[in-house]
Amino acid sequence: QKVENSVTPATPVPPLSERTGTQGAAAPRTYTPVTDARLQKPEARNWLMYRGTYDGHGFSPLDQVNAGNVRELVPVWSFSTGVTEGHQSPPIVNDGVMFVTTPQAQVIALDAKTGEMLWRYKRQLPEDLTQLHPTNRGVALYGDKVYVATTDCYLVALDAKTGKEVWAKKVEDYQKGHYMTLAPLIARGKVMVGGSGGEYGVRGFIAGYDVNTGEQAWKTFTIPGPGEPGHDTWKNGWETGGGSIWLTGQYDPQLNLAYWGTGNAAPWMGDARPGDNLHTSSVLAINPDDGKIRGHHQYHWNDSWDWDEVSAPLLINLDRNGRSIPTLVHAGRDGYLWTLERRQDGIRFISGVPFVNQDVFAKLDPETGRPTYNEARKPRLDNKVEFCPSLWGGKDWPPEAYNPQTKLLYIPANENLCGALTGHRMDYVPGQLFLGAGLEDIGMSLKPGATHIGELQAWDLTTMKKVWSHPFPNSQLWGPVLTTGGGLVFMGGTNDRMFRAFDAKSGQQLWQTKLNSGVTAVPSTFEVDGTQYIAVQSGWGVDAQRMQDSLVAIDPVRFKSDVPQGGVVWVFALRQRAGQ
Ligand SMILES: O=C(O)c1cc(C(=O)O)c2c(n1)C(=O)C(=O)c1cc(C(=O)O)[nH]c1-2
Ligand SMILES: [Ca+2]
Repeated sequence: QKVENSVTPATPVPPLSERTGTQGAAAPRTYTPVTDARLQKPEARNWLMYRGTYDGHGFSPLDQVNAGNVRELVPVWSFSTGVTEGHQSPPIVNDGVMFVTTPQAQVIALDAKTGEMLWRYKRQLPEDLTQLHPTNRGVALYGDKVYVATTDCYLVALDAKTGKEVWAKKVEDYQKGHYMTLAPLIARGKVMVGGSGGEYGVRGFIAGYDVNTGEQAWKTFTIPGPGEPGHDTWKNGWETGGGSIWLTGQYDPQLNLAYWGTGNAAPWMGDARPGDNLHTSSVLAINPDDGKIRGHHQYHWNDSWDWDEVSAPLLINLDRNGRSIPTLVHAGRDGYLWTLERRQDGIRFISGVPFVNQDVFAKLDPETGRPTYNEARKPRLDNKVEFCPSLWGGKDWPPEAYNPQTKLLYIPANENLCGALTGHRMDYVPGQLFLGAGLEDIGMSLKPGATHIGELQAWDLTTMKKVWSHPFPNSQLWGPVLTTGGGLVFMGGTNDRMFRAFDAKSGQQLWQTKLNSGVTAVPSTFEVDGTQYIAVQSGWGVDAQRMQDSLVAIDPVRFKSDVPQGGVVWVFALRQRAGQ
């Protein structure tokens, strides 16, 4: 099916639902161009990229809203997106202009102070497109353009002032199971994206495009082909081995390396594809200039649990034995908190400790971090195998945050959940699910006596100890975390539709408010005309919803919440500043 990409301002205008186009394009207004220098050192008042800064901390130094006054936080404006399913993108803000995305990769530009809509870009999607993960995680900004990665696997550049499409480049073929959900990463003139499709047996990749022209500069497969280092970790199946990329990478400007996490191996049963299967469930160091892989670390080999390790590690400089070490810190879907050293010449293992109940790893090699498995807990063909944590892991995609003032890492974890998979042989058919395990056989169970599932954890990375945690007795936790210079941690993610603030030092809950829908989106904060705002989208869906269905099947009384859907952008400020 042909996709109509041009914007035709013809009259009468067909309903937007029937075409690709831009609605309500506001008269051109001032817009501050985004430069490399600004991306490397964003002003405190702005939130210019997915996690705010290249190091992925999810931290803002703004402190007008703080632990002493957060109880005075009230909604200033809200905006209904008119879309259901999983709203996950952060409100990205550049000098008073806010950009959010919705499922189906709509892009909405709003006046960040007043909530007035400036424009909305909507893409007509092919009718035969199925969406296993109906979501989109946000835009990237550069120059006077806004970039979005679409569900039908195009990279689209829009004019930031008008929302008009400047170019759209086909990244991959959606009919072969490729789709995109991540926010692009921009560094040194390249806009980088990866593709989803680990459950369809794609061969994962990252591709870099020229920010101005949209020409593809390079494409790097996460799974090495014949002759490339690591290819010998596959006996068969490398062409359909997964290792997709569906979360934004982090970037170290000093080393000029971007760090990307990679997804599960495909199909799910490891004994269907013997070998370590590089680079699935790994982190890759990639040079944005040429796309070359300069280092890798595989968290767990021969993945058999559907444990994507796509969350890109946070870049944190840690004091260890009186020495400052540049590290990568990653709370894994495999339930381990990993610390690695980032170097010009590669990635070195430092430590790995479980942050949830994990019964799969018997031990880690102290030098390399390579786990030895408890074989009874490794799913395989023609068997039902139980393991903890469940296939959704100790933490799925919602990003953790690091506060350089408290020096604590905040992890939105799921504890006490186990799962089971029943493996079977299957043939690869392009564009069809390639799991090798029946979706109906995904068993979920609660550890006997479990007092809670969701758990916001705070870790001291110097001692590698959990210093506080906040449990959620009746809910899972799918809440991306924001932390601020006001000594606060903001997070939603529970099935009671709450959005909450915690004291970053003590973990004490200081504020909460019930929204229209559950919150699985990345929160952000920004300042306009001297007022600090906290912003987040509500809009429950995707796997938070699927986990909810599984929990209700386990215990309909305890987990009875029916979480309504529907996307809304919420913006909060202190009561005394709300009218300004
Ligand atoms: O392997 C993949 O390509 C892929 C893609 C995505 C996605 O694009 O959102 C998810 C997953 N896997 C996945 O395993 C998973 O648990 C998941 C949860 C969600 C979500 O939005 O809640 N997406 C995805
Ligand atoms: Ca996956």
